Amino acid sequence: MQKLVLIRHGESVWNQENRFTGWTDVDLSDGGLQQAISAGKLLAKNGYTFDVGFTSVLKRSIKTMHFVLEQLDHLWIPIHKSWRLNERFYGALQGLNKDETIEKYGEEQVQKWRRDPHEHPPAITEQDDRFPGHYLRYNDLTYRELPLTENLSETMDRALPFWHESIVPAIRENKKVIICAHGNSLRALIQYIENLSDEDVAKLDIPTATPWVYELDDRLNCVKHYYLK
Ligand SMILES: O=C(O)[C@@H](CO)OP(=O)(O)O
Repeated sequence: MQKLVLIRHGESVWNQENRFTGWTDVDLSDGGLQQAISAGKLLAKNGYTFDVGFTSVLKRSIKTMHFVLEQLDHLWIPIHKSWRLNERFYGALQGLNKDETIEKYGEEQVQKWRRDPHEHPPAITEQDDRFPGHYLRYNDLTYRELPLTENLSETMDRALPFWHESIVPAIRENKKVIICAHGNSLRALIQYIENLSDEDVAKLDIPTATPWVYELDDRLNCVKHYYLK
């Protein structure tokens, strides 16, 4: 039996302001930083240790990993960062307040943008400051990989290669793995690991900085899962 720990980043400044965030590189709020420290203490208290970590290229997730590992005296373990674990790219919604967007477009439309796997949020153009092609950290992406908008199914399609090519091999080598990522990239991994329907995954609300533990059998099937509280 192998344990795998997933954790969503601590509350960000834009979570606090109730804004669509996506690939915008906002920082943790003060509360989010404290949440990350508490999650690390909880893992330490329960005797967790890790050999390797995986995270996105966004600072709210990188910093959460850092503060969690600091509590475990684990800052030395290798951390692999990939854009594939980034939050879903929210297109032209990035930066908008969620309540104001509901007032403008209606609850039903906004809910579709947020949780319907096939619904695209309005796209940006390549001229937009939010276009990832303007940022150094995305230099290695092909033109087709640079999003203008992304639905949840596309988030899953780009997250899964990283799961199969980088995370699964580490688990198969019996390494203890921690993944720190985002609401929607974690939804994609959880949907795949547990084989959930689109309806079930839409209902899944992942709290910030709360370790989600999987116990996996030799074939990496989920035997048990629970929040560490
Ligand atoms: O704004 C975002 O990027 C995400 C996560 O905070 O929001 P939502 O839960 O609406 O997908």
